[in-house]
Amino acid sequence: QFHMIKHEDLTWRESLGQGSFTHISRGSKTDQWDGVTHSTEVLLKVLDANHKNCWESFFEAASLMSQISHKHLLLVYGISVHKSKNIMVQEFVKHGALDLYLKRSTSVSVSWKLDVAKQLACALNFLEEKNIAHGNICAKNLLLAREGDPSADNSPFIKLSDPGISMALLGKDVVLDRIPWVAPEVLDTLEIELECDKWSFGSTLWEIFNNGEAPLQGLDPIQKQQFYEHFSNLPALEWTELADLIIQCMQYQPELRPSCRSIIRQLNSLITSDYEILHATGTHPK
Ligand SMILES: Nc1cnc(-c2cc(N)nc3[nH]ccc23)cn1
Repeated sequence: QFHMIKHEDLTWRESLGQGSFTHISRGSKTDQWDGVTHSTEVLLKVLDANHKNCWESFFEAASLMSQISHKHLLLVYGISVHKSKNIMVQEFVKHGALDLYLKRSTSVSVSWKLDVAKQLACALNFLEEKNIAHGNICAKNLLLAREGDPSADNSPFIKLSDPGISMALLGKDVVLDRIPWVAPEVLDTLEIELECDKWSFGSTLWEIFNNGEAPLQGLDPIQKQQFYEHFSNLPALEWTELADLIIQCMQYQPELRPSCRSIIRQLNSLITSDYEILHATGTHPK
């Protein structure tokens, strides 16, 4: 169920860092269309040679993304297997991961953040309707295709990346490190259900409205585990309506978490209320 890309059709450029058991590089792939050679900029995600046993999960994650297509889901062109290298070839998204972008940017407006949150909610709604759980929703996995320029009145555009290798294979330390994005029930079952993505959405909302700061970043794995054992909540944002939505998503009982439709409805109401606050008081909520 994958398009196989020949290794000789790939060109490797600079390394861009690494994920869980993977290395990523910028690159390009060449295609022949009616005899004309086209070169497309791509992101090359290589599975570490010493984690070859994860290759099924590595490709399973990618095939999840290539079976369905949606404007806010990352496009996976295919895979390339060459000697001991397992390579996933993805579309290259210009401005990279949202967490780094938010950390670097100073003047990102509330409406910009709400717009991004709504796009993520739409992507999750699309997956929910297909009964597909992603399992790794976080700002690091949101890629910024368009920055959006307030003066030109155009808005940001994000793409949700593939979930990567399933946590069942990543081991306990990686799962603990993913607190508070990973839903509490996953620590016991290592099974990803739709409700897990709602919990992660809450955590990602917190990141977006805290300028890319990682929630609970100062805690070590044991303290992170205790955060769940004590049924703790993230520090509330000052904007109470948004803080309420985060609390709803991060309910410890999965069945109490809101549907994507409810999440979208609440985000829409926030956008209008944000507009009212702006025009009523001339100031933005923090
Ligand atoms: N599918 C993807 C994934 N990551 C990127 C990307 C873009 C960029 N400008 N800097 C980066 N630094 C690390 C990754 C990355 C692009 N496309």
